[in-house]
Amino acid sequence: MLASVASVEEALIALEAGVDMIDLKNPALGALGALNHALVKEIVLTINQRSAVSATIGDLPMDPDIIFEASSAMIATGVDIVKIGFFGRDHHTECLKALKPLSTHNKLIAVLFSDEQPKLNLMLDSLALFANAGFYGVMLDTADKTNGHLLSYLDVDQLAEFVRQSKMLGLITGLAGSIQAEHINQLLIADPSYLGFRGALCEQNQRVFGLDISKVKRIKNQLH
Ligand SMILES: O=C[C@H](O)COP(=O)(O)O
Repeated sequence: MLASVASVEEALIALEAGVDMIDLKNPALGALGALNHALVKEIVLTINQRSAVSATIGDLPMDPDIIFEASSAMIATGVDIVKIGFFGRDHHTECLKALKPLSTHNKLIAVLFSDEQPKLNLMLDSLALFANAGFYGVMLDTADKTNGHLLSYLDVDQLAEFVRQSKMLGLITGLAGSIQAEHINQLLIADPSYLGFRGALCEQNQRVFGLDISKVKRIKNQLH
């Protein structure tokens, strides 16, 4: 279970609930909104290796220099994993080339967006690029949090194929995208390495509101 958190307090809630990956993100700034680096460092020190910690670099344009700089800066905070959004369909190859020096010694996860690339074949074709670029994993998410959830774009068979092919390439594989408690049993059929949550863990299911510890624990129990 990955839980996205936006503060020290929320990170401690996720730790107490025993989630597997504490994901640092500012949901108010978009699907992969970034927290500022000072706060990320503070959370890394607070968690002190009691859980894996990932962080997003922001909803950034697919410019190799921008993506490289943002990824380098986030790696320097000491997080275990950096999640990088691959928006749209253009310039992915150039960005991967720029990131190659980072992926050798750091765990990078590529986030792909099911609502931006609903054609499964195109996504499957791109998986080898991420594996060849030395990525640690890939993850499916949704870019537009106001319109549907992961299963509105891809069905369980398609998600299972995405997971199967990613794992065959040695990539850990996550699924996210406004996933609610009632989607979990269906999504587990696809056998992902983890499921990622924000909205479903928050007050009133609003991803920009605070984490509700009872929801975090309920979903954690449902998964484990
Ligand atoms: O990385 C996972 C995301 O934070 C999931 O957020 P969401 O459940 O609000 O789509």
